[in-house]
Amino acid sequence: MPVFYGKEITSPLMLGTAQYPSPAILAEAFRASHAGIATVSLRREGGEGAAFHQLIRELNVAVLPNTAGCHGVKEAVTTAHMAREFFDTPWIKLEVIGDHDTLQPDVVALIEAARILCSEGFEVFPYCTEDLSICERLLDAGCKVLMPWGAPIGSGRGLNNIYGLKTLRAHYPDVPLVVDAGIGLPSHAAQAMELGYDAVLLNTAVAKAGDPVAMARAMALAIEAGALARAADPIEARDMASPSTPLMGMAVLA
Ligand SMILES: CC(=O)[C@@H](O)[C@H](O)COP(=O)(O)O
Repeated sequence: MPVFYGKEITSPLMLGTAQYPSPAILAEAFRASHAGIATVSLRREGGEGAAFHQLIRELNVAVLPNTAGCHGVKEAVTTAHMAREFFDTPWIKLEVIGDHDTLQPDVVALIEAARILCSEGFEVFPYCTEDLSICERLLDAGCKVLMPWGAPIGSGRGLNNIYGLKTLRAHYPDVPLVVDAGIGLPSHAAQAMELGYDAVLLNTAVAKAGDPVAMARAMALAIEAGALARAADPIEARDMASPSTPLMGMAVLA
């Protein structure tokens, strides 16, 4: 199971808490998913008050507050401070959005915000790209987890840059890596685990599915299958055929 900042998590599935049809369905989806972490936006929390906070507490999972929707260093850092106070945790999923259309991270601002927050004792989970030099700077800033995107938030496109994600895994065999955002199908989540990622963070694919509870379960099963497959040392894909039945000896026809 993944270990983030010294804390072992009960499942490699990290689930968002936005956009569910109802609080009851959110709770049921969490139960079906056995997710180990719930990520929660302070802004949403601010709007919906104590009932939502109570619901999250009852999920009995680790809470990862996020700075979703923040667009600059100052806004993200201020939101992180408020989240630390409100949720009483040093963890923060750091999102600094750089573009309205793709919601891709502003990696320059992200590094600066990460450096500030790490120096203040936060344990930062940065939502980043799979770019190696950006990831190196985030580690240098003090991050001990990296969360590269699979695809733009809410797009459901899966893993847009498998080569990049694979390279990142190979480059940092000992850094906990999470694919965050863009997952649409269980097969995408399985693929992230097959690449050797430690966990997957997703929200829209479950919350906006026709049956969020069934989709939550499907994601959990896919993530388990992907992790099992990775541990089973899969064969390498090849360009040419290779007979799976031995061709030695003669057939004996009685
Ligand atoms: C909830 C949260 O943190 C999102 O910002 C996250 O990135 C998930 O993205 P998807 O909704 O695409 O799964």
